[in-house]
Amino acid sequence: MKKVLLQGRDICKSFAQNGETIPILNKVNMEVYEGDFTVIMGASGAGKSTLLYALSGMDSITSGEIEYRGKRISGLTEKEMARIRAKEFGFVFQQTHLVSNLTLFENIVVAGYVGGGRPRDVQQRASELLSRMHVDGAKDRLPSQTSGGEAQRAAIARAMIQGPGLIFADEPTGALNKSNSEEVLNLLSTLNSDGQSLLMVTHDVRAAIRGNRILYLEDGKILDEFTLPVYSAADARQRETQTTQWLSSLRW
Ligand SMILES: Nc1ncnc2c1ncn2[C@@H]1O[C@H](COP(=O)(O)OP(=O)(O)OP(=O)(O)O)[C@@H](O)[C@H]1O
Repeated sequence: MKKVLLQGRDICKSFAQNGETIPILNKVNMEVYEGDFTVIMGASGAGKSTLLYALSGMDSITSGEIEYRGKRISGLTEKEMARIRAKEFGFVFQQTHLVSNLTLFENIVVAGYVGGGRPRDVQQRASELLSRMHVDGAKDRLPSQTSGGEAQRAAIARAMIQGPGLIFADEPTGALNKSNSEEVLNLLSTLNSDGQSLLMVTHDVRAAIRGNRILYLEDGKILDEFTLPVYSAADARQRETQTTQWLSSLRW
């Protein structure tokens, strides 16, 4: 049986706007299993990113509880949460947020140093990761001298530098063209088949079918979920058809 890695119970999140309280998440209950590639979908504005930031402790929650590996992480101090984020979580965003005047290699080692790794170990791991992400040829270039796909693959290497238990990805292909998206998605699929747990927000069906479990967020709750076998390129078309049919069934 699969182990629960991350659990959200009755997560509520509201934002204050013009003196009004706007509820975005309304008692979300969900879990992420170890080894899974879990995907969150939903209409624009449904609260997908809000949920990702809440689950990863990047943002506070209004009420509810979050557990990681069976330990409560909601309600920790910012310092305690920062330690868990640095050690256990990796983040990939739509924009890479690479430091513009550092090379790809330097961007990755800096993240490793911040996490407290020994320089020699960090440098060796950064080189291995860049090679695994197929960007070793571009490692000494600045982000501005690389393609969007190379930069995003370097950002994934940065997310992996601490050996995270879970990678959170928010629309990782949202700023990429089709071929760069495909490269990045292939990489995420490979990481997952090597055992990396992932939680990704996307509105793109072609990205979502890389997951083996898709959750649909609507009206501040998980409305439904769809499970797929572990990704294989051979059944990509069939997965896309099945997922599109599932999504259309929810939109009636
Ligand atoms: N800091 C904030 N203050 C006020 N409202 C916010 C804040 N952050 C998000 N919201 C609102 O919360 C709602 C959900 O936003 P969120 O970005 O989580 O949605 P999403 O499903 O990820 O959307 P998209 O697919 O368009 O990125 C939106 O209406 C947004 O305007």
